[in-house]
Amino acid sequence: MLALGRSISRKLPAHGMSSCPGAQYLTAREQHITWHEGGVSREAKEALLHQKGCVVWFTGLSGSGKSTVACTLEHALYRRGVTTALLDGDNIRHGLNCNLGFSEAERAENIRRVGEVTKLFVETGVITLASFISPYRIDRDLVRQRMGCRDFIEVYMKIPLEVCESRDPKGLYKLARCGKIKCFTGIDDPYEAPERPEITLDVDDPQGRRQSPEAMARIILAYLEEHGYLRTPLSNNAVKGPSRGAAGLAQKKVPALDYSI
Ligand SMILES: Nc1ncnc2c1ncn2[C@@H]1O[C@H](COP(=O)(O)OS(=O)(=O)O)[C@@H](OP(=O)(O)O)[C@H]1O
Ligand SMILES: Nc1ncnc2c1ncn2[C@@H]1O[C@H](COP(=O)(O)OP(=O)(O)O)[C@@H](O)[C@H]1O
Repeated sequence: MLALGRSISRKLPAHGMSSCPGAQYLTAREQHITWHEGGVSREAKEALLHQKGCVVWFTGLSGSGKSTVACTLEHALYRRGVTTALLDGDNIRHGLNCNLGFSEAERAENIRRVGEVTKLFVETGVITLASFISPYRIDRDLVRQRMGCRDFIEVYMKIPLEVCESRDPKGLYKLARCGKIKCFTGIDDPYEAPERPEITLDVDDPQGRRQSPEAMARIILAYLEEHGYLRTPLSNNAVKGPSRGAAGLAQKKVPALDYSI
């Protein structure tokens, strides 16, 4: 487990300061680093891609459908010729964040690092789909602040705990209920719902029918279209199946979904 500072100070480094795990803030001068300006501008990169970079940030309980909807949305965007990146909690914890657990401080560090990676993608004009429980409001808000409001589209998967628990595709709720997993979000660890998410996805549609992942992805797609993130005309590109992930790693079962929404 990474030794993170006991007190979790979650604030953005002031201009000219940089951060390190444990939330000790050193000035850039103290660290002998300077910001290097230059290179090809974000606008030029976005013009090349005919799209505007942003992050669609999925937050919600385990089993709420974050990965499924993100995956469905990514396929739909791919078919429209949109360049995307998909960052998923489970996958990122196999690599970049494999040294982090699930304490409050480690979840904060997880989201901070992912926020920084996301920012790099977004500044390259990529539409980035980030799917993390991200249970603490402050951590999500810090990413929003760091990115700038226009670049951050928060999608709240408003799926009741009972529904998530009844799905339990990885059997984690069962383990959490019998105490074999500690600090499980929604069971013995908190989840703070967003106060003003750009998009809320309810378990049921306005007619009271259960919403499919495809219907949910369509809502986000419509938002991206209406807000001018997508400028690319429809294309008939062939669609690849879901990515296989790294060989030898525990794989989440990918349901056989029809990605044509
Ligand atoms: N204690 C505990 N609480 C919640 N989730 C747990 C825990 N232990 C393991 N897992 C598995 O880790 C996945 C969540 O990782 P995240 O990086 O999204 O979590 S967080 O944003 O840092 O809270 C989560 O994936 P999803 O089910 O896809 O949400 C679980 O598979
Ligand atoms: N809209 C939905 N309706 C019904 N089942 C869903 C929906 N979205 C996801 N699921 C199912 O719920 C389970 C959890 O979905 P998943 O995407 O893994 O959630 P998360 O990434 O939030 O943990 C999976 O078995 C998935 O097939």
